[in-house]
Amino acid sequence: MIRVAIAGPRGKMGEEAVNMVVAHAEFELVSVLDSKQSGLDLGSVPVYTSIEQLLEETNPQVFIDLTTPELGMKHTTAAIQAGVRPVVGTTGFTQQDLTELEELCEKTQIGCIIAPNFSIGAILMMKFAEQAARYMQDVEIIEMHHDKKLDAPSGTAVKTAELIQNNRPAHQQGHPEEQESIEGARGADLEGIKLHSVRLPGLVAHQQVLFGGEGQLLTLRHDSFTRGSFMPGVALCIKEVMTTTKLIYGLENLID
Ligand SMILES: NC(=O)C1=CN([C@@H]2O[C@H](COP(=O)(O)OP(=O)(O)OC[C@H]3O[C@@H](n4cnc5c(N)ncnc54)[C@H](O)[C@@H]3O)[C@@H](O)[C@H]2O)C=CC1
Ligand SMILES: O=C(O)C1=N[C@H](C(=O)O)C[C@H](O)C1
Repeated sequence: MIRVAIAGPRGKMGEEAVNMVVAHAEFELVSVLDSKQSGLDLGSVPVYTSIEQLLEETNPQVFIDLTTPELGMKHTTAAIQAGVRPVVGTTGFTQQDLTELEELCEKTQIGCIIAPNFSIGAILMMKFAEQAARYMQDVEIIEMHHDKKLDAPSGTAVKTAELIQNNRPAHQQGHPEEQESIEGARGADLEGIKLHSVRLPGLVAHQQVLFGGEGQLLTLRHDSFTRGSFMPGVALCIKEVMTTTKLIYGLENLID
């Protein structure tokens, strides 16, 4: 049995993760971390508001973070420093955060997995986009999420753009003299790749990667309709993180 703690158990992802871990034959839920204790009844599973106390008193082997961009880095650092392996679904990590965590894992030899997207379909979309960029180098990403999402662009969109960059030399797209009459009209810009973020009630998590070429358009699209789509990936990461001593950024690194 792998002893698991979860941060963010009241949230949309956290609630789903609690149910998955409790139902899984190889995992034991030993504690949860939230901003308050009241109103959350998980039977004998204790609710903590201090990560330090949780790590010390309940001795988890894996710490799952599904909270907010501002808390993700703090929790992940604290877990590694306490010798506990983080599995992080929280998005909004900066390049500097990733570098710091890579160094911390190296120093402590404690493994950590940061997965901007846990769903297999989204990972395939990202891998296909990386491949397509070898042949079609003008690309824009449209990510669409529910209107409770805090970060933009999504972690998935950023990761997709990073993978595309492996095969696409940086260059500006669109007309060289184009101008925005309303700021932001052309979206965010990552080395010339445009990223557009849509936030609407009713949506869960969706993304289109559009590749344009002379007389043609290739569209790669993925939709998560429920948060159940992320749970097999979370379970995979809990098992994989037990055998790694470094930082793994992206589930595509665990799937051939
Ligand atoms: N990697 C992936 O596949 C996915 C990642 N996400 C990411 O997971 C994160 C959570 O997403 P949702 O569940 O939709 O958000 P949510 O807003 O529903 O849940 C956030 C949770 O964090 C908790 N929280 C707030 N302050 C806290 C504190 N001080 N200590 C501990 N917990 C605290 C809240 O009570 C809540 O339970 C986001 O960063 C989102 O981008 C979401 C879906 C899939
Ligand atoms: O906040 C969400 O909901 C999601 N966040 C992740 C992201 O930022 O990419 C993963 C998925 O898109 C759902």
